[in-house]
Amino acid sequence: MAKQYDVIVIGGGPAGTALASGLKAQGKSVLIVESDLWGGTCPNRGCDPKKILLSAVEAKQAATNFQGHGLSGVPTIDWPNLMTTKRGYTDGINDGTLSGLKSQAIDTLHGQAYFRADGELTVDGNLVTGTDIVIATGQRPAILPIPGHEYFKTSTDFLDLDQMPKRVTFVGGGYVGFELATIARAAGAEVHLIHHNDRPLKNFDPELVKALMANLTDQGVTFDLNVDLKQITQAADGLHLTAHDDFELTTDLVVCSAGRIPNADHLGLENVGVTYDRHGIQVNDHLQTAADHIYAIGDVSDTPVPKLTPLAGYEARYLVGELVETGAPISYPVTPTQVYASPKLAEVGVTAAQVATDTTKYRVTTLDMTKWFTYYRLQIPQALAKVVVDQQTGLIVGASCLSEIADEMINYLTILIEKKLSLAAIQKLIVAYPTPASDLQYLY
Ligand SMILES: Cc1cc2nc3c(=O)[nH]c(=O)nc-3n(C[C@H](O)[C@H](O)[C@H](O)COP(=O)(O)OP(=O)(O)OC[C@H]3O[C@@H](n4cnc5c(N)ncnc54)[C@H](O)[C@@H]3O)c2cc1C
Ligand SMILES: NC(=O)c1ccc[n+]([C@@H]2O[C@H](COP(=O)([O-])OP(=O)(O)OC[C@H]3O[C@@H](n4cnc5c(N)ncnc54)[C@H](O)[C@@H]3O)[C@@H](O)[C@H]2O)c1
Repeated sequence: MAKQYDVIVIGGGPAGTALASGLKAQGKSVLIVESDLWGGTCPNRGCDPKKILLSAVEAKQAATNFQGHGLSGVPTIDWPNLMTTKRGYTDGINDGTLSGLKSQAIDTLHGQAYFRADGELTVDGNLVTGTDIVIATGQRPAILPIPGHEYFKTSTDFLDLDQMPKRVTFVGGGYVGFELATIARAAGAEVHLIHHNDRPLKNFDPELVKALMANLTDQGVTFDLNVDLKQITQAADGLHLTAHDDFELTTDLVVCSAGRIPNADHLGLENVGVTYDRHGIQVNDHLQTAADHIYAIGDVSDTPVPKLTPLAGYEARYLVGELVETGAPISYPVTPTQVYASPKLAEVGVTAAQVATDTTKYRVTTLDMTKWFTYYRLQIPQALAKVVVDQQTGLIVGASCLSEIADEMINYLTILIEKKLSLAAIQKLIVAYPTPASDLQYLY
């Protein structure tokens, strides 16, 4: 007879593995099932490999900024060599994650989990049973259903390219499109980014997005806005991309970066009454689905927060508590989000656009920081910030930053906002000088 587990976790990504570890530490019997690579999207085909490749772009950009200021000669990216460096990290993730789970005495199974009935799953045909089941199956790239869609590659393919093609096109101007376009361009490709309207990165501050696009245009990225791609065909000279309005482009690689869809359609959810749509599996504020003993966390769940690795871990830690002893509804701390282009665009808390209508409550300060010591020292040519301050308390409640170090700045700002630190509180702290942290006082 099949072993009855306290909890079965479907998906061995950041959400599933954090949950399995947390539950095991609380004395639960746990089985975790993964159908592909242990570790999931983030370390195998997402955040980590992307940022390894971007690190070479950052080094190249840093040297570029110093031309005429003390350095001569801009290094070129050796793509095959950089890919070896990336694989030096990613190649060990699957086995390392699996042995980490086993060392905690967590049972593991490799295969596709499928709901047969309440509390019953099959994994590649074999029955497993659990009292509670948690779905942590993540998302996958969406592929636009146009003629020639079979020629589309995905972010997963891009992050494992043996050679950088001469011409690379991205379709969809979101996080993935901007980040991978930055990498491809720095590695020497002719890059186009096609977007179906005139508002790429539409949830970010429009002025800072415009400034980012101007910078990337100067670097040689071509933005094709208001282009609704209709067809891809293959010809002797490459892939032909066409749209209705006479748009034509020939490219060697076309990456679909038009969003991601939840891995919810292949789980047999109809057998257990769990509902989902294109935003994910519907959950209540205890991360519980429409079925009593079935929960969903991480990218696959439809929660009011961005789909990011730190949130996958946060939801996993919350659910560990819930499955041990039911408590309060989940509430999320303020969450930073950033586009790892070059420069980087980062945002946290209340945005300038959100307060445009409420100027009595908030004050928005736009700062050009390029003359600040930090940016002069690094010769960073573009450093902008918009800071939102609550007029009544004088506290910073939101910020958007655009610079090569915006990802570091946004973390300090997140701490200031989450911990409600005033200017007086900051001035009571001693931080190392001169560093981005010692610049914080100038933001108020
Ligand atoms: C290119 C890219 C770059 C990114 N960069 C960042 C970044 O810089 N910062 C950031 O915070 N986030 C980033 N993300 C998002 C981040 O990767 C996700 O938020 C995170 O991986 C979500 O974790 P998860 O565990 O919910 O899902 P996943 O990591 O996707 O893990 C889900 C796992 O479930 C498995 N699975 C699916 N179906 C089944 C099934 N039926 N049976 C068994 N197993 C199944 C999958 O194979 C997968 O391993 C990026 C994503 C991409 C694609
Ligand atoms: N730095 C990070 O934290 C990071 C990086 C990559 C991915 N992610 C995560 O992955 C998710 C998915 O990222 P993404 O960039 O794939 O999706 P996204 O939803 O951020 O962007 C997709 C873009 O494609 C556009 N689009 C849709 N249909 C189109 C069409 N027919 N033609 C042209 N453009 C079209 C959309 O308007 C949107 O701007 C993100 O929301 C985020 O949660 C995060």
